[in-house]
Amino acid sequence: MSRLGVVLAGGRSSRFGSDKALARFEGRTLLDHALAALRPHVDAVAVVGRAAGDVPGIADWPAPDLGPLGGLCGALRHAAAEGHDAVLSCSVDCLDVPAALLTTPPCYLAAQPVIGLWPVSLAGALAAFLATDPRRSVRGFAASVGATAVESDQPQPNINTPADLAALGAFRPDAG
Ligand SMILES: Nc1nc2c(ncn2[C@@H]2O[C@H](COP(=O)(O)OP(=O)(O)OP(=O)(O)O)[C@@H](O)[C@H]2O)c(=O)[nH]1
Repeated sequence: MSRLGVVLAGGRSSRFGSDKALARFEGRTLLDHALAALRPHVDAVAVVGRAAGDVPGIADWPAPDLGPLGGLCGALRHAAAEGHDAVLSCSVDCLDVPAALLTTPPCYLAAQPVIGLWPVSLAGALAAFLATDPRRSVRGFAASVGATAVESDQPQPNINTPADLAALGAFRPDAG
């Protein structure tokens, strides 16, 4: 199965107060950490919702600022056009993709549903969901397509504020 790995990297970072994707941790940006987390599991990587240097950028669809699902919809359409079978998505605050997620799509991490594995065939269903569900909830979409919620022992960071970033070291696997 050919997978495109995408970092969903749009949004407003309003709680963080500055561009969260470019915040630094252990000497590199969160966006770079997220790309590194995806690479072992995918055939190619891209960033959705912004340009990102050497890494291909994908536009949200059908419009920007619809939240993570607008990014995922753009990614699914792009991945289908490029001949991939599935999209492995993550947020900018992802340091690692648990192996438990790499099963049969569609599935997502129960604790962090933007981290998920989605067949490209869901692009149409997601576009329809975006057109009809005003909340544009990732969990709501996942439930609507019968996606499996995957549990993982590995804690996932959820960085919304600078204080969350300051606590990020605790999520390193070798952290005491
Ligand atoms: N492509 C894309 N990604 C998004 C969009 N909104 C949020 N994201 C990404 O989805 C993930 C989760 O986003 P949140 O932290 O909930 O939202 P946010 O807009 O970044 O932050 P807040 O303004 O504080 O809610 C992050 O990786 C964001 O970069 C969007 O409209 N398009």
